[in-house]
Amino acid sequence: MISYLLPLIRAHGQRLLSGVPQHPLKKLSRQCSYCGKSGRFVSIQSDLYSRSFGKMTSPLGNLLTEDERTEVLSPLLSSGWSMVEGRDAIYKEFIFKNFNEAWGFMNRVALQAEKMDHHPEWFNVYNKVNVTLASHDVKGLSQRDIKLAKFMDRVAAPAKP
Ligand SMILES: C[C@H](O)[C@H](O)[C@H]1CNC2=NC(N)=NC(=O)C2=N1
Repeated sequence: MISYLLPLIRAHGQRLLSGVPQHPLKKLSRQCSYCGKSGRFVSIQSDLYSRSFGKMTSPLGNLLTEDERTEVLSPLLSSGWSMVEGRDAIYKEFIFKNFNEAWGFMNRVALQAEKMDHHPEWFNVYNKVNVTLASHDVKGLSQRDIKLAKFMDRVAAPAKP
């Protein structure tokens, strides 16, 4: 097992030892999806990795793991977000005093979405903004959706009627 880990540690030792919680290597892949180097790597999302390097967090753009769903998705589902039927996506309706407040919210979210290169699916009529969040590249929920959902909640909070 250790011999499997050697190329990984050689290529990414510094990153791993400095505690960056990412697992860029796919099991049995011939090429590291993180840096493009070829080699015989093992997934570092293994028991051995978890024991050696501590708790894992997916890279921002990966589908949420079951543990992450319990940890970061559940709080959102208790605060107005809900799962979309038949799809790995979340939905929330934001209601504001008037169109001006709704548009202000959309403006702030739009700037953040551009910064993240992660965009909401949304629909606005007067004071209502209906939002669906999902990561299209992975066809489901990722940490990007969680980050954007939390941002929306923060931005909407002071503007509620
Ligand atoms: C090409 C561009 O990077 C992609 O289409 C970005 C833009 N915004 C995105 N937004 C969302 N919600 N999911 C994506 O996968 C995504 N990808």
